[in-house]
Parts: sequence; C-alpha cells; structure tokens
Amino acid sequence: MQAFTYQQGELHAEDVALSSIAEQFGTPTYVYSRAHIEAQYRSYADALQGVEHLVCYAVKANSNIAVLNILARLGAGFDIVSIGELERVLAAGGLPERVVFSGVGKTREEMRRALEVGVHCFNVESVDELERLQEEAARLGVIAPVSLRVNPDVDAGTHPYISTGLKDNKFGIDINIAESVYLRAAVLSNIAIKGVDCHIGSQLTTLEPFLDALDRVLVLVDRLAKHGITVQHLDLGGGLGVRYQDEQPPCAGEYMAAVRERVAGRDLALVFEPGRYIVANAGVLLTRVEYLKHTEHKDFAIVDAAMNDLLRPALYQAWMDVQPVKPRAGMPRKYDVVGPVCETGDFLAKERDLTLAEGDLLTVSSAGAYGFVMSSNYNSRGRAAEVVVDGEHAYLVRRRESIEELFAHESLLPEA
Ligand SMILES: Cc1ncc(COP(=O)(O)O)c(C=O)c1O
Ligand SMILES: N[C@@H](CCCC[NH3+])C(=O)O
Repeated sequence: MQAFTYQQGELHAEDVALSSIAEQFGTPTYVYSRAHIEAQYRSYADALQGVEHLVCYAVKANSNIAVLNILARLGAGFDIVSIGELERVLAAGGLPERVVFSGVGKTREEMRRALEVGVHCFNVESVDELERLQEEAARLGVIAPVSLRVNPDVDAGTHPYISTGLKDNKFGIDINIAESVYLRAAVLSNIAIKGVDCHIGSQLTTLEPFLDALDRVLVLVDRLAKHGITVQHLDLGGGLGVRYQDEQPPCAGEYMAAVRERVAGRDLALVFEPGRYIVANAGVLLTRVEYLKHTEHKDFAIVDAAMNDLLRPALYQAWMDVQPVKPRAGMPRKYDVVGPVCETGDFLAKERDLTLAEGDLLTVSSAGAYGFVMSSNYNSRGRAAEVVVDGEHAYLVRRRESIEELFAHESLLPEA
C-alpha cells in the first residue's frame, strides 16, 4: 500500500495532511503510517501460512515502543541485539518466547536477563559466546535454546557497510567450521540446539544471494543430521530490500514462495528477521526549509533536519527521495538539501529538481527504517519528534527532546 499520497495538492500520511502535523508537532518530525507497517508485516506472515513460523521484526530498524506495540498486537516476534531492545519489546507488550537474540557482543548481564525472561532462541555468533552462554545458563540452572549464526560467505551485492555474510565480516561463524561448533554445543549440558541462523546483509534487491545462502545452510543441516543433531528451525535473518529510488526488489510473497519450495518435505519451522522491509516505506522525515542559498556554483536548500536526524545519506551516500508537501508551480532549480550541522557531509539529498520557497515543508521518503534510531545529539541538537498516523488521527509517540534534556545527565566539577 501507499501510505503517503497527494490529496488535493498536498502530501498526506494516510488521511492526515502533513502540514497539519508540522503545525501541531513542529519540525523535524518522523511520521509513520500504522496501516503500512501492518500491511508489510502481514505480507510476510500471510505468505508463511501453513508452515510453522515466526516473523521476528528486527527492532534495530525502528524501536519506538508504539511501533513495536503495533507489531506485537499482530502476533509478531522480535529480533533483538541488546538488553535495551529486549526491555523495549517487553514494555511494548511483545512476548519473550517470540524473541530471538542476535549480536556479536552479548554481555553476561544481557545473557542472564534473556535467560530469565525466557527468549525463544539465542543466535550465537562465536565459540566463546557459546561457552559463556553455557556458563551463565548453568549458573541459573536453566537450558539456553541456541542457533548458531553461520556465515555462508555469499556476496549479498549490497553496500559494503551493510553486507554481513562474507567471510571477512565480523558476524557469525564460518560455515566451514560450523559442524564442529555444533558438535561442541551438543555436549554442553545447559545448551539445547534449536536451529541454524544466517543473515547475509541488508537492502538486498534480488533473491539469488538469499537462496544461495539457504542452499549452503541446508547442506549443513543434512550433515548435522548424520551426527544425530536435528534442528527444529531455520532462521534466515532479514535483509529484504525496499524501493528508495528505482530498485525493484522482490516482495515478501515471492521470497517466501522460493524458500518454501526449497525446504518442502523437511520438518523445519521458519524464522525471519525483517526490519527495513516492514518499516522503511512506512515513514518519512518531515522538515522545513529555513533558507535558500544560491551561490555561483550551487543551490542549497538549508532545512531544519540534519545528518544527526537522518544519517543514511551521510554515512552510506544513500539516495533518499525528497518531496515537497505542497508542490508549487515555477521553474525548478537543482538543490542540495542540507542541514545546519557543521560538517560538509551534512546532506540529506543532492542535486534534486525542486521549486522552493523559504518556509516550505519537505519530506525525506523511506525514512521509517534506520532513521530516528540512528539519530544523535551532534551539535547539541535535540532529537526529532515521532508521530504515528492511524487513519485520520495523528499520535505523538515520542516528543521532541528539550534543551534541558540535552545536558540533563551531565554535571559540573566541584568548586576548587
Ligand atoms: C542479525 C540481523 N537480523 C536482521 C536484520 C535486519 O535487517 P533488514 O533491516 O535489512 O531486514 C539485521 C540488520 O541488518 C541483522 O543484523
Ligand atoms: N543501518 C543500515 C542497515 C544496517 C543493518 C543492520 N545490520 C541502513 O541504514 O541501511
């Protein structure tokens, strides 16, 4: 579904005019569509009907508790990478038994909390982590459910910073040694082997890398069976891409159909960890033009959002669409849309044809994933507000950070 559409010459989120959101809550503000989040989740879950499955939304993509709650109400599971994400999920009404715990650096404290609440599975990323988990589970007198995250060494063909399944990445266990690590896990008294996990990268726009990885994982599953190790589930991670510009990624239905075909006849439950696919196009960053600066060489639209609000363009040179909330007539100019932060890398978009005036509202599209969550207070800028639109209602789900909050955790040195 299209969550953001022009109605009577003005961009709306579902049935709410974005100008009214700017008026009510100010700018910059992240705006999310509930209906879009729900539709995207359902496209995964519905395509898995008839197979035992768990769709574990990757909390890192957008961790606002209202977003998590929308998904929890649909029965979603959650993929977490920290105790902070675990507590968010619980606060949002998510069930611990539907949580998978990923990440290369789980601390003992994080393991204990996850064991206490009873997560569905730990996705273990190294031998040392496995041994540590055994120790903590033994101390608590519980059994830790485990998948090993294997690194299948496939090239996801995505930006190098967001590719995770190559042998020189820090993630996972080399698939060539995974068999021996499973044999070790099998003799640890407080470890129960549940599955095999892999996640090869983010923003994949074709199915081939996923299916290559799956084929390699299935070879491992068969080898484990020969040792009497039966796995109950395959966790194929997240990574399905979305359209930012002109990409044409497959939809969840196509992906699920291809996976189902490959695992047919096997008694395996399926787990997925989609993040971006669920929320990216459910959100925009709403911002206002402060100044237009026309120089001899370039035209700049200086807006009130910056790299501290939305890092993706600066960090990955990611292309994100920019749309005027109320398009105006007139000859467009080629603008770089930049923020007020003191960095040359502070841009949201480059060389976009726009007809603008000071005070105009713009949106940066596809900002629902890895947007607010990657924001910072750089240049002592308070973080943006977040709003969820549901039909004709707009709800503030995180208020704008105040000036006082910026230094609330700091203190002065004592008087000499
Ligand atoms: C282990 C793991 N699972 C799931 C995801 C979610 O990825 P995406 O947002 O691309 O679906 C990530 C991030 O890349 C991840 O590292
Ligand atoms: N933050 C990245 C994706 C990283 C995925 C997390 N493993 C992005 O904005 O595209």
